[in-house]
Amino acid sequence: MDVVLRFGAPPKSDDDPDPWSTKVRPGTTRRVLAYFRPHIGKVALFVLIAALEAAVVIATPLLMKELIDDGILKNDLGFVVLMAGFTAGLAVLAALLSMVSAYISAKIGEGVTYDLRLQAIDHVRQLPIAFFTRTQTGVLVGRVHTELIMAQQSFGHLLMAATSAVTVLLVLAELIYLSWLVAIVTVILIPLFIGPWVYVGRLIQRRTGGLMEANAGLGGLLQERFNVQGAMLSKIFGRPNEEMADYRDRAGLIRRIGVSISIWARLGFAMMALMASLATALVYGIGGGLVIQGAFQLGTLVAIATLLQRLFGPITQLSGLQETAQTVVVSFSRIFELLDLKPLIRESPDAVGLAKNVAPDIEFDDVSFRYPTADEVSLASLEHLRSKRESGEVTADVLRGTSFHVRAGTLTALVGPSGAGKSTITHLVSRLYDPNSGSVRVGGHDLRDLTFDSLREAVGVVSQDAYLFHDTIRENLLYARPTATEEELVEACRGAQIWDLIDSLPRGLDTVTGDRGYRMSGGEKQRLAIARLLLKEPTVVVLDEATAHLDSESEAAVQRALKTALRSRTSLVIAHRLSTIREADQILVIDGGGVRERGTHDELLAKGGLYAELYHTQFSDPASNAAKPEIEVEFDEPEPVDYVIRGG
Ligand SMILES: Nc1ncnc2c1ncn2[C@@H]1O[C@H](COP(=O)(O)OP(=O)(O)OP(=O)(O)O)[C@@H](O)[C@H]1O
Repeated sequence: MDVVLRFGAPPKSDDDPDPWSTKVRPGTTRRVLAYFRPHIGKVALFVLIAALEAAVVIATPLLMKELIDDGILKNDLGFVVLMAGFTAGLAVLAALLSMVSAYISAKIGEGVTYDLRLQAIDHVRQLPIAFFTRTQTGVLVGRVHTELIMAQQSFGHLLMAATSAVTVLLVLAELIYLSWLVAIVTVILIPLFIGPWVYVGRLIQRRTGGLMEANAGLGGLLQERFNVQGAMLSKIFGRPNEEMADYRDRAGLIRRIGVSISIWARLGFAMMALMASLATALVYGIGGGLVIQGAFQLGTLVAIATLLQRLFGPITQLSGLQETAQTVVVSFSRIFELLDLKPLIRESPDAVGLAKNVAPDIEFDDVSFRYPTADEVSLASLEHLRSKRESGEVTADVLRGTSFHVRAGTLTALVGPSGAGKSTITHLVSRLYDPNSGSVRVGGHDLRDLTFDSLREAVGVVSQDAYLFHDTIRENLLYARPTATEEELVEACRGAQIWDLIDSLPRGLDTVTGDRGYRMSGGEKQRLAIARLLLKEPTVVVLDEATAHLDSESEAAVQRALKTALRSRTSLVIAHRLSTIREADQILVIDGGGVRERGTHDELLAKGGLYAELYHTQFSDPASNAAKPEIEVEFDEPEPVDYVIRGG
């Protein structure tokens, strides 16, 4: 069954690199082993317990031999009871040991997974925003979370294999002691038993890889389609029948692979059981004859038969060892691939902090910038749609030699045609990207010389489509300042002109905002984002005004909120409203990768250039910009709200 799986994308061309390739870089195994180093004490203890477990396993057949030969055959009831008691004692010991070894193996497996998981999460957090713009979220989550769970399970199997190895060695030694002839025959027959199992194991392994891929594919797609924005897009633009057919195909594939794995696994077990029964019949057939001839005693025969039964389990464990080890190494290597992705934006070792509570100036000095290419910031296997053509591509410069100065505590409005680079300029101010040449300075410091913490503290951003977590309004606000008091929260909400609305809701600040804030209107979300900004009290504000036409009340409220938010802060605003532009101390007209015009509203209008043109086409429509009378707004009966129980 050859299956080609892709993520909601058209089939890729043959020469595309296979993102699911399981090629492992040299040195990966050593790197995997390094994760065991901190747990070496537990590993040693595990091996010791494993050896004890194996010793118990082989001791029981010896006791049975004694019980039969020296007890039953010699009519010594006392000895029979003693041996039976020992056997029972060993069974209890075996159960205890297996509990202890399971505990230690889980501690090792979970410990290693814990280290790797945290390292991966911490690393991904530090990757630049460019990485996230290119990566498919579902696949990334799968990589740092789900695949690790698989690796951990394989881990458990690897450690069990250690016990199995000791058991096999001890069983073989005991077989030689009991009957070297049977031992030799067993060793010769082992490949016969194992061959089919190994073959089936490989088939299952391959199908499991396909199943992982199919599950990840469906998971990634669902994550994309079932978030609010995806669901909305597919409701408006989607083709339900075709999409359902796609889901059906994917789910059908998972079902087919699942059924196939179950059947092969069952066949494998059936074959093993059959082989074990055949081996037992063979041992009793030949051994029975030998006992009759007096070559050895009945007890020895029973011990040999029991030992053989105990050999199959560990041998099957060991037969899958290579694949299991490979699964662990491959899963780890896929995390390593992510860990090796160096963050493009890093904190300099000599970084200094920006002065606190003082509005700094902002300066762009001959800044040129292009967005990073896929090869610079991400992994093909996390994008899935990246075509070969994109490899090695160089993106065009978005900013070319851009220079401007925003004086401390003033408001600069950025205007310009769509795609001119306005948002890009704001991204550079919050250091989401570094310029390719020139420098961006805040408070006289190149951003690359500032600590992340001080920059994060200084710069507050309100984007056009404000993002809210699926949590209560309170938690969303506290994200900006976890220590804020109730009064401070209310004050920030009042400043952002959103308090009256929150106060009117039955749950007030404890109302859940809905996934990505989808229970709030655009204007309400932006005002909440402004409240968040007010709580943070940044000295620099980067704001992308909403282009969506807000109703007049919302617009007036947002406008009032902004007045509070921008007061005595250094502000860079992508302005879409005439009122903001008029209030700006300086307007920068961005076009063609740089500042085409600069000045105040009146100066630029008088100049009759691009700004005047934009003004006449975009801003001069009195219907959309004239101050509108305040109107009383009635909120609909609020939807039933979720309760979020904290501290439980
Ligand atoms: N993450 C990205 N990767 C690659 N190119 C990008 C990225 N983001 C934006 N661009 C490109 O950079 C250019 C400038 O985009 P930017 O978003 O800065 O424009 P803008 O002036 O803010 O436009 P708008 O007013 O429409 O929001 C555009 O050509 C855009 O396609």
